[in-house]
Amino acid sequence: MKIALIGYGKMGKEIEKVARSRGHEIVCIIDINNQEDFESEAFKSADVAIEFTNPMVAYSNYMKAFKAGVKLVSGSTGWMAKHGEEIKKLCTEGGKTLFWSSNFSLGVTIFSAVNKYLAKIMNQFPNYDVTMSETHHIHKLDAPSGTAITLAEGILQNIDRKDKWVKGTFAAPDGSISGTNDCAPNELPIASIREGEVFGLHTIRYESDVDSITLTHDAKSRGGFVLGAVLAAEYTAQHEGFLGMSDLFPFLND
Ligand SMILES: NC(=O)C1=CN([C@@H]2O[C@H](COP(=O)(O)OP(=O)(O)OC[C@H]3O[C@@H](n4cnc5c(N)ncnc54)[C@H](OP(=O)(O)O)[C@@H]3O)[C@@H](O)[C@H]2O)C=CC1
Ligand SMILES: O=C(O)C1=N[C@H](C(=O)O)C[C@H](O)C1
Repeated sequence: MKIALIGYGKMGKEIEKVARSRGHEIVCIIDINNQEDFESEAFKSADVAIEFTNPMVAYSNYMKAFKAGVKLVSGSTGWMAKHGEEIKKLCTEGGKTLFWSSNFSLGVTIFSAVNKYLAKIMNQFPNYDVTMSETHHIHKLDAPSGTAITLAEGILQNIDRKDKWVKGTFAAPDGSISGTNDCAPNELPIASIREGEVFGLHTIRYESDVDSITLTHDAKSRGGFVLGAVLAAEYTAQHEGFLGMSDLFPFLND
């Protein structure tokens, strides 16, 4: 399959290696300095373009790829709140194709399914309150992470007493990070921590007066995101519309 890359940073470079190892051809690499290549024959020849850039430029990259008639896979986060509805409509009604996920790793896809199931159970147990935290490397531009927002949406859809997520603070057990979650009962706080080169650590914590239940996903490298993005590209070459991990792994749907 012919793949174009949009964004040649930490993710773009690792995706190039894995895509080549799976027998795909990289026909074009677009970074910040060669935007004119969106018009090139090489870019237009791609079966799929894989986009990993940043929250500020993702939307305009999607528009350029759509104009060139190239299907997209993207993992860029932080753009959904502003442009999500428009992009979804372009895909569901306008003939464009985007496979987007806030997290392409199989582990987080499983974690998300468990999160929704646990939230359904916790809807019946109002003595537990729920909080979330996410930790990422210091280069990350958006907070909360896209994954944390997706996980929060899974909780809000299933727990009637919660109807919005808010940015929270974090009190570590050893007291190293100060602050407490000070929010209304209908709010779900998400604390964001930026530390070293952490690949992605997400924790959901339910707490009652007598105990706590925590679910954690800890990425050991970018390997899971990278393989998931290439698998999504292979799927997208054969499908159309607004696609996501629930299309790739339908057996995880509820
Ligand atoms: N969904 C998922 O599974 C995952 C999502 N992500 C998300 O993916 C995004 C990228 O992550 P990561 O690779 O770590 O980030 P990097 O900053 O390492 O890479 C982004 C690259 O995009 C380049 N870039 C900037 N503007 C443009 C533009 N207009 N067109 C093309 N390229 C551009 C940057 O160039 P320059 O440095 O010169 O600005 C940089 O090389 C982030 O939003 C992150 O949150 C990350 C990992 C997994
Ligand atoms: O910026 C990152 O690195 C990551 N971003 C995604 C997010 O915002 O959830 C996914 C992953 O956690 C790594």
